Amino acid sequence: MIKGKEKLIVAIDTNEFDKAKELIDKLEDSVDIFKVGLEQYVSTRGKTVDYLKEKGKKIFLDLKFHDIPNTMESAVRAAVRDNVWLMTIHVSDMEGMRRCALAAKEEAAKLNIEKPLIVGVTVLTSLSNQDLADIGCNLNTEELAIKRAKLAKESGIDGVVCSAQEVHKIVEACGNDFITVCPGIRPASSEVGDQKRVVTPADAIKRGAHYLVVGRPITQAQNPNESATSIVAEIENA
Ligand SMILES: O=C(O)c1cc(=O)[nH]c(=O)n1[C@@H]1O[C@H](COP(=O)(O)O)[C@@H](O)[C@H]1O
Repeated sequence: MIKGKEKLIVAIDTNEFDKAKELIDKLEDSVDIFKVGLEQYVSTRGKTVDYLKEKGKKIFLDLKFHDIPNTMESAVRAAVRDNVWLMTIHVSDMEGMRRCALAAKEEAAKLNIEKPLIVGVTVLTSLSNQDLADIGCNLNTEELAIKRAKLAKESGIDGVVCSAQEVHKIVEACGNDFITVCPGIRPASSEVGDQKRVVTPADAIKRGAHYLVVGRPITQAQNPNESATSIVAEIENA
């Protein structure tokens, strides 16, 4: 049986260090992997990353780099020095992604630390087919996510962020060794909010997702620990 705790990543999207700390402490026993995203990182200048290190937790640094190749490479080198477990870039041009993959390897070897995994965001889970059409893209969300996942794989990065709605097709196209990280996870009773391509924890696992990212259904719950524990159980039962 898979261990639910090894699959669940909790997104601590708050703009205060004290709130993040309180959440991490509350979830100490039920959660091993935490995601520090833009809101939290920019608000606290990375302080939460240090706190998670102190607590011995795995860190997913979600800053979604997207820029010219030289800037992406330098940002990846700096993030490697933070000794995180996983980090995000956007799936972009081949040169940019290749340089990120290589930079992570070189920098980790130089520091003699384990190389962080780099995953590329394919199509944000808050986007619909209409949103893509509005920005001039003539592929639907699934077609674009698969296309970008194949490019990401070719570039040498470790995996992608995608909706669990298309994860099975990505696993089929890129193989099961290529990591899939799926946000937009909503237990049946949760509010969808700004997410558009949502899937329940059980369905995401059945479709082949390697990791599930859950934010508000846990962090805004009356009892975050209970909510995390129930999602872990749902993952294991799936
Ligand atoms: O890269 C991400 O983590 C990400 C990609 C994506 O396509 N969709 C997405 O929601 N996320 C992140 O996953 C988390 C989802 O949070 P909730 O919608 O509150 O569960 C947020 O921190 C988002 O920034």
